[in-house]
Amino acid sequence: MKQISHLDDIPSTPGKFKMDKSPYNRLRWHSSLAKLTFWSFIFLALIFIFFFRSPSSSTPQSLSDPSRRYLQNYSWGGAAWEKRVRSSARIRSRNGMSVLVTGAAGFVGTHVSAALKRRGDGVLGLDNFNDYYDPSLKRARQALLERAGVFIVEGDINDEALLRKLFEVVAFTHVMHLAAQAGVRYAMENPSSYVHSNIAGLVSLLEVCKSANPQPAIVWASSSSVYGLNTKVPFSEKDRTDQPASLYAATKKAGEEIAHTYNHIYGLSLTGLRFFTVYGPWGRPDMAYFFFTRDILKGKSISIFEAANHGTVARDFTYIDDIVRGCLAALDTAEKSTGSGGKKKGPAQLRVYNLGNTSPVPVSDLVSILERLLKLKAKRNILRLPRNGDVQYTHANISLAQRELGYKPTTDLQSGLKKFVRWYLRFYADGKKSGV
Ligand SMILES: O=C(O)[C@H]1O[C@H](OP(=O)(O)OP(=O)(O)OC[C@H]2O[C@@H](n3ccc(=O)[nH]c3=O)[C@H](O)[C@@H]2O)[C@H](O)[C@@H](O)[C@@H]1O
Repeated sequence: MKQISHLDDIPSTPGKFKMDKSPYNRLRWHSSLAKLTFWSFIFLALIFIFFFRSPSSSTPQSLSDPSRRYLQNYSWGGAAWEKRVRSSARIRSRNGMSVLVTGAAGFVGTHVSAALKRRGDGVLGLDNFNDYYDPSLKRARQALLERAGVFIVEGDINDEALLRKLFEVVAFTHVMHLAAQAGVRYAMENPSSYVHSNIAGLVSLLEVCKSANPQPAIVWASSSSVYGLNTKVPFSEKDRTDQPASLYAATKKAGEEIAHTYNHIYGLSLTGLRFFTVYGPWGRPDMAYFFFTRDILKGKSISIFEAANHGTVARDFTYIDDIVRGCLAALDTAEKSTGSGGKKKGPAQLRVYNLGNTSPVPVSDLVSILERLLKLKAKRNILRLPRNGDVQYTHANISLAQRELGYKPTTDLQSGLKKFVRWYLRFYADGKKSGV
């Protein structure tokens, strides 16, 4: 009240309270009009900025939104960009699907995107092209997909504004979620990158999918590493998965639980695929078969791990083409999500499958195969399996995938590595690329 009486003490100005016709007062009146015009202009300018530069606009995006500042500065949006998005995702076959493939410039992502496109499905890629390994390999995969008609949007799965925009432009029927921080041993070097991509990124994606109308069905990459320290082999989906040996494995296991939650609350159809050490052409340079090849060619020694008492370390190495068939079968058999407007309407499908090869091979045998294919002797340095997240043995029981997806791997390690080596030698033939 005191303040009001104080305001009341100020002499009233003619422009505000009295219609006085003196020239002086007219001047004051004009100055108020100028102020009003000025503030109206500012107001209109703000409205203009809001509508024409917001994420749902058609002009290119920068990181003006503070919640997106921790993301790398990707530029997206604009009429030309939207046209490319739409055209890439357009279905060109009867009963085809439109699939958003995250991690499309990655190893599995590239192969799956190309296979979907080949059979007439609409495919849009998304990738942040991070430098976990040589980004020029990712760029080469991008060029490959570009030629096949697949556009890869550059952006991060943590960027919800971008994801929402993509769903606004295309009503994706399916999401193939392969973007992740991969690698078992690197988790000790950069733990937060696993949380960022495999947990926060997954949640960001599921948040957008749950609100999309219609909700897509989601197939995503889990990992054989969720079996952790289990000793009962072969690994079955019914086995326990509560003793992960690496943070990587823990984040994949967390992903499976998060998938359960989004299925339960929002009716999202979710299928997790537990991949077993996938290898092949266009593979990942951080994986042993890849850098063993590089180092054998360079005459550098390679470290081969063995368990206590010269125990064999082995992997159920699975060839990329078999994995791609498994991924497509998972997409084809995925039922629709049941929710809409962020609300569940009924129970939805929730599945998890092993996609392995069912025949584990010791790492030392992998090296022998590479030696034969490269016609070079490896300099073997035998080391005790370090306690850095690696497990001694993986072996998939694939009967569930066989029954429900018709999954049947057909490539043995020898034939698969032959194809990998042929690709490797051709890809790095010019000597310009380093193979790292
Ligand atoms: O199956 C899976 O889920 C996982 O498969 C691989 O993980 P990993 O099997 O450890 O593959 P590599 O890193 O290529 O290692 C293969 C084998 O070589 C051994 N190794 C690795 C590196 C090395 O210097 N020496 C060596 O003997 C490892 O102990 C392992 O037995 C992938 O890197 C993971 O991203 C994936 O999730």
